[in-house]
Amino acid sequence: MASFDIPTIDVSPFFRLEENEEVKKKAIEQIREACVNYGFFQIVNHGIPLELLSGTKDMYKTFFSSSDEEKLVVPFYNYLKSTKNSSGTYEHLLFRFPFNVFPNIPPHFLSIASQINCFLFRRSFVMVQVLEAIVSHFTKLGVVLEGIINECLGLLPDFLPNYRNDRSQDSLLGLHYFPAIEDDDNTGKTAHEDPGCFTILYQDDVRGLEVHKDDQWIPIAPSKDKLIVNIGDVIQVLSNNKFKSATHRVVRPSETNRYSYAFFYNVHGDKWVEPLPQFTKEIGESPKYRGFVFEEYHQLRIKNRSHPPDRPEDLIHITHYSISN
Ligand SMILES: O=C(O)CCC(=O)C(=O)O
Ligand SMILES: [Fe+2]
Repeated sequence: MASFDIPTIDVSPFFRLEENEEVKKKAIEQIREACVNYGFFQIVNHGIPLELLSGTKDMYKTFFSSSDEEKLVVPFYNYLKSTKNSSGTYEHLLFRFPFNVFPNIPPHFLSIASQINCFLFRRSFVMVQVLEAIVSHFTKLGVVLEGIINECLGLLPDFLPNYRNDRSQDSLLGLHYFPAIEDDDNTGKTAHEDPGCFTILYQDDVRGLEVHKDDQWIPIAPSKDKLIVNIGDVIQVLSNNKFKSATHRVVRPSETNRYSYAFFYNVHGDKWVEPLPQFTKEIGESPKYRGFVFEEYHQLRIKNRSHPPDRPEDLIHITHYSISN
């Protein structure tokens, strides 16, 4: 197995107004190269307090270690969905827009809350406070990264922020992988690409995440001060394959549980996605994808999961390139 790691970039220059343009340019160049070669990079000095990152992980750990009955309390919010995947290799908790749930508590909630254990109510309250704090940090970091990726692609200033003007599809997914019982049954998340624009991921100190490159799976070493950023399918299509939406997976270690959480920067289902003229006719290249509405692509991915084609090579072809010309 390859022993090298994906590039790590210090993004602190983007948070300082007085920063030297040369330093920023160098970081932009490193990120561009990582997006072209890997579709993955790691960032340090990203501005999110490390205590909040590890505190969020601890919060998920507490939540996932509670009983199924206790977990049921949380979905009363409607915005949180907790589920186990069909093969029982992991469970997740999805936190969706609108993120500030407390001002919007459904009227029936308080009467339900008064009937249930006060501890659970308090715990849910604390959970949502942590979730709101981390989401607001991820949202701010996303704005910075959006600007960086926009510049890396050489697009007009503000193209991506304007394109991604609707943030209602963004979501935060907390994940808990159960320890693998046998080495030959250690799949955590099967190989996939993220569908949206890009994703930011925090993983704890337990290994498991791997990126596919040049026919090899590269493990991404866990690190508590780094965040992982990966490009999604929308950016791959807009850039006509200039930037890669890398295939990745999670392999479960046998000895221990694994926790991670990912913030997905998505686009609205109505959004039109097609290779931009800057990467096609303006440079004499033909588009590698036809245009599509994002929801159409989303539905196709769901269908392919339940009705996968017979040959594995077709599955890759279809999930990743079914929209191709
Ligand atoms: O848990 C991880 O490290 C990766 C999760 C992931 O790739 C996803 O949820 O899309
Ligand atoms: Fe993913």
